[in-house]
Parts: sequence; structure tokens; C-alpha cells
Amino acid sequence: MVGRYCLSQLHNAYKDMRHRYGPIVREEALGNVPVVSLFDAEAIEKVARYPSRYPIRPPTEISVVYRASRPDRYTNHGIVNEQGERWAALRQTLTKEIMRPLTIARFLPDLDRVAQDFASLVRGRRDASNFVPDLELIVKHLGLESMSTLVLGRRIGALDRNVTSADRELGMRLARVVEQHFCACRDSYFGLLPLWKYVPTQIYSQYKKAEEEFYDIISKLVDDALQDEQDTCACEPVQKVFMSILHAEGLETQDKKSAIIDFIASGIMTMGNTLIFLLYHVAKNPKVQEKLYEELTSLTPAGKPITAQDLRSAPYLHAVVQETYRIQPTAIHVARILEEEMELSGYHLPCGTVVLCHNWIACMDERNFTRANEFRPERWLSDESCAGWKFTPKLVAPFGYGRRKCPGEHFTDQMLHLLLARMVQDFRMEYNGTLKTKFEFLLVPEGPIDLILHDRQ
Ligand code: HEM
Repeated sequence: MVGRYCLSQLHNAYKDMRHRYGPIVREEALGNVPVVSLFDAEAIEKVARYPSRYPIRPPTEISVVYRASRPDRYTNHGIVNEQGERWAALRQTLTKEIMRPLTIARFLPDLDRVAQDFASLVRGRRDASNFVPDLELIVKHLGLESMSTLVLGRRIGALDRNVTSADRELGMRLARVVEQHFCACRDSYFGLLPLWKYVPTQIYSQYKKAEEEFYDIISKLVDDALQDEQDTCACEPVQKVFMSILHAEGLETQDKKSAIIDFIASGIMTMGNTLIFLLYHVAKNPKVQEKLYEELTSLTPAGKPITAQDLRSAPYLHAVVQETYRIQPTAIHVARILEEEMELSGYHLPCGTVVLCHNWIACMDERNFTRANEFRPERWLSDESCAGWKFTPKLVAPFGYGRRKCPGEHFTDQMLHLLLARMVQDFRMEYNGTLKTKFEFLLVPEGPIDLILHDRQ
């Protein structure tokens, strides 16, 4: 607990602060720099559009301190935490391929197979009442499998139906480690009295342990992929990202390896959480679900490969994904350090101020979206049922903005469209009750995930 607020409900705490104190709120915590929260659309837009060459996102300090203690593994803080020219050089070298729409389009057939394998795995895991008991775990396997396809250019079998108990054990270890990592980031970033900076507290030990365990698990996958690359020298389209990182100039092998591990880590939780949010909203809105099903079946028969053309011809699918990003993004705010003084919401903020742009809370504000609490994909389609509604689409920024925007956006977006399409084609979904969420640096579903999957055919 911090005062009246609890860290695992920080998203609701910020909602409460907006309600109590207005569109701009300054927080001061002992031992930490002051942070200013922005809830107003105009102020957020001003920060988002600032024409920065090297935008500064406040680093996750615990990661910076840890990496500095491991020069055998890291020569820099990584893309997520580096700043200035060093950040720009890493970003340019390591993310060029991942961000190229053509590269991501070439992954489509492979990602569609990942989506089909996911649907087939959850079908097999249902109990007699069509409930999938370990969905939270399976979506982490999905995150790992899709990230491995993207970044290593190979499938690793995390979604195989006949998993051994060793595979299950590995999946559970991975899930636990990723959760511990994010919770330690949250506690070090938002908690009071950052003692971990001076003595190795429990938070720091937890972070270190999670980081090292994660590195060891993923490192083995990377080493296998490197070995295969030496043995075959083949370059399939699906290996494009892997090859671009391997052959990146000016980087040590250890930097390439840690970048690959960072990319995989970035995708595992975010992808799984967002998929659960998508499935939840579709399951809770039967009319949306049927409309989506009709759109998808008119485009492509169930079981046939989904093409790029199919995705382009599915406006309702796109609207459902956008509406989920609006109402329940996994990254609820975007952080920046101001590079020059700015007038925001009537206050003068000096250069160097840390600001949190609360896009999600602004998206839930009636001033920006009419019937903000309702899940209405139609608002994205200029449907007449939403005529005259307030609509501020630029506030929907689940992947951030500007030059520091998430490099995984195109990939994630494509993967989520495919997954949702496959799930809606294969199942009629229902959800018992209301999905709870908690804040673990990201917004994550709080289990159990009570999703029921009825076969369509
Ligand atoms: C649902 C999935 C994802 C969400 C919601 C998400 C969200 C975000 C957000 C909000 C940021 C901060 C952007 C900013 O400050 O403007 C970010 C940064 C980043 N993301 Fe993602 N992300 C996702 C998936 C991925 C994937 C799959 C990858 C790997 C390819 C990835 C790699 C990164 C990296 C490396 C950064 C740091 C970029 C930089 O500082 O230059 N993310 N992400």
C-alpha cells in the first residue's frame, strides 16, 4: 500500500486521482523524482507530438543498475533503457527489419499456423464444461511461440498438444519468472523509498533472480538457433529478423543475444494479456461476436489459410481490435521526460519533468469518447448508430508514440488479428462474470480466466 492506494491497483488509483484532483496531478515520493500525471487530451497530444530527435522515456532504473553489474552479459542498457545517440544507434540497427511492414507481411502464413495451433491446443485442453483451466499459462506459451517465430525464425513447439511434463514445468517457470520480473519493475518504479538503490533489498533480489532465470531459459533457445544457422546457412523469409540481428554491424555477439532476449521478453506478457482482453470483450458482447463471425466466414472458410487480403477486407475485425486497445490496453500510460519547458493544462512545467501521459484514462473520459465505458466497435466505422458521438482516436496509443514507439507494433497487431479471427471462426465464446485486472507494471488479467469455448461446428 502507498497511502490510500495499492500498487497492484495503481490503474484504479490513477483513475481516482483524476477524479479527485483534476486533469494534471503532481506526485512526490520520498527518494524518487516528482512525477506529473497528464489526463487531459490536449496536454497528452502536446507531449506526444513533441518533435524530438531522441525522445527520453525514464529508464527502469533497476534494470540499468542490474545490467551495469553484469558487464559479462551487457555492454549497454538495451533499447528500452538507453537514451540519446546510443539509443538511436541500437534502435536503427536492431529494429529495422521488425518494423518493416513488408517483412511482417511475409510472416503471415507462419503466424497463421501459430494461431491455428493455439486454437487447436485450447480446444484440446477444455474440460467437460468447455472451460480451459490453464488459459493464463497457455497464452504465455503462445507469446513465447510467436516471439520465437518472429525473432529466432523458428517454431519451438511451445504449443504442441503432446507436451511433456518437462515442457509444462518450463512453461510454468517462464510464466512465474516473467511475472516476478514485471512486479519487481513495478515496485521499484512506483514504490515508496527506493532503498534497493543503496542496499540489495528483496525487490532487487527478486528482480535479479527473475532476470537471470529468464536469461538462462531464453539463452538456450538462442544458442540452439545460432547453432542451426551455422549448420544450414539457409535464409528463409521467416529468418529475416533473426539474420538482420545476427549480422547487425558494430555490435558484439553478447549485445545481439541480449537484444534477442529483450525482444522475446517484451512480447510474451503483452501479447498474452492483450489476447485475453480481446477474447473477453468479444465473449461478453454476443452481438459483436456474431457480426464478427459473419464477416470472417464471408471472407474465408474456417480452416483455410487467412491471407493478407482477407485481413484488409475485414473492417469489423479491425474495429474490434481497436476498441479493445481503447477500453483495455495492457500499457496504460506512456512516460516521457520533457526536453524543454512546456505549458500543460495551465501549469508551467520545467525541462526535465517526468510526465506520465494517461492515454487509457483519457480514453475512458466522456469528453473524448461518448459512452466511453461501452464496448462499441461501431464507433471506429462511422456507423450511424454512433452518429454525433465524441471520438478522439489519436488518444488510443497502446504502443506509445513518436520515435520511441514500440517496434513490435506491426507484428503484434497482425498476430492479434489472426488469433482473434481463428478463435471466432472456431468457437462461440462465453465469459462468466467480470474479468478483474491488476497492475504489474502492465495491466494484466487477474485469474481465473472464466472463458467458455463452444465448438462452432
Ligand atoms: C501487445 C503487445 C505490445 C504492447 C501493448 C507494447 C507496448 C509498448 C509500449 C507502450 C512501449 C513504449 C513506447 C513509448 O514509449 O512510446 C513499448 C516499447 C517497446 N516495445 Fe513493445 N509492446 C508490445 C509488444 C512488443 C513486441 C512483440 C516487441 C518485440 C519485438 C516489443 C518491443 C519493444 C521495445 C524494444 C520497446 C522499446 C522501444 C524504444 O524505447 O525505442 N514490444 N512497447
